[in-house]
Amino acid sequence: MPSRLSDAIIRLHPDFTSLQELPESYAWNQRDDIDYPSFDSSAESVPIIDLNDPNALQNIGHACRTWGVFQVINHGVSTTLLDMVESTSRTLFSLPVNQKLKAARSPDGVSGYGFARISSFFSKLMWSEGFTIVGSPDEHFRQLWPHDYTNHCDVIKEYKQEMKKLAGRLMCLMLGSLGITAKQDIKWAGPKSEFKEASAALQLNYYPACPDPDRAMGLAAHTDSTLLTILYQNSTSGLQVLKEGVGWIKVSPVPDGLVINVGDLMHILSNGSYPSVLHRAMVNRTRHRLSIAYLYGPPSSVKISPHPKLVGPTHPPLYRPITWNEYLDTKAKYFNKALSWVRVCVPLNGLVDVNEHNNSVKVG
Ligand SMILES: C=C1C[C@]23C[C@@]1(O)CC[C@H]2[C@@]12CCC[C@@](C)(C(=O)O1)[C@H]2[C@@H]3C(=O)O
Ligand SMILES: O=C(O)CCC(=O)C(=O)O
Ligand SMILES: [Fe+2]
Repeated sequence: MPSRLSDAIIRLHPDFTSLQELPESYAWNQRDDIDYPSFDSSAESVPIIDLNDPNALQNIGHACRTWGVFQVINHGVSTTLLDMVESTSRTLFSLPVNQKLKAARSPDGVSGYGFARISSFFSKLMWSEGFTIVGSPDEHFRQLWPHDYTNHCDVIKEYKQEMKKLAGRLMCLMLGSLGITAKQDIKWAGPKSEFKEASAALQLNYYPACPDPDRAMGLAAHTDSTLLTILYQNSTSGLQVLKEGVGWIKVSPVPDGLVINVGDLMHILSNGSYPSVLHRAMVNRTRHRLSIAYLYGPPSSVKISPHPKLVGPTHPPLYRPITWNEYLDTKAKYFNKALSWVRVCVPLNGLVDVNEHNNSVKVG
């Protein structure tokens, strides 16, 4: 096969398992990524917070301010369910490429199988496959497993339910540590602070073992466009977070632990007190890696803005109000600069957009 054609097929049909060498299209030798030193967890490590600890709220506040990420244990999600969702994801990514492509994400769609959405911002390809689930998994799972999709659908539905409960609990703790009471101060939290109307997406990520991991990139550095993200990772390490003034720090998998990322919308809501965390996924020479991200945000009609309790004469609002969809559109256009597009600056005589031309950008 002529190499340009085979390269094009690899681009569209990534059958990583058959590759013995890293194709140039996957070699990030120029490091299109942000270059900072990397450290393993012995240098400094992401806080691990026990949700049964009476100091959990304070610990979460400290972790959000200083890291933008933490791991939780004793979170109430059963090991059995975590094992089941891992097994469903593994079964999905083990399907033949042609079968997976039956559920390919359409160019203007959000759900389905494909490369990471952020791929278009990079000249090199990422060593990963993804499957995004927004709403019900039924339709796409029927395409993948025409005869036995129901069990897999049930696992995903139960997982989403459990994640929604945990995300609501984490919202109360994160907001509580900012002095915001969900019940009184966040209308859309509802009377029982359950955040029932929240929206979410589930992202399954698969990183096959890679013949040249030092030159490859699993998922390039990004922040999540969420309020918060709950990430389950299997026992293979690969996730790294950027700690300001230090460098890339490994987030070592903890048995039954879940990684919680502060997302861009929480950054806005907290008026910058809880900065969203820049993170990336590296790959491994001998072991594949799986991760499952629950991306959590507000109901579609809700505009997120710096909370009134956090703004005042000496703390002006740093961001303008924006819905999740509007923010996702901004991210799709400006990627890691999206947050600064939403930022306002404070001249002596009032507030204006940092990007005055930004006012004419159509979002939503
Ligand atoms: C809700 C969403 C967040 C996300 C875009 C999406 O519509 C569904 C996939 C999400 C994901 C997962 C991998 C990293 C990321 C940057 C991407 O390319 O797709 C995030 C998006 C995001 O947080 O902006
Ligand atoms: O695989 C990982 O550890 C990171 C995944 C991730 O960042 C995402 O899905 O947004
Ligand atoms: Fe992410």
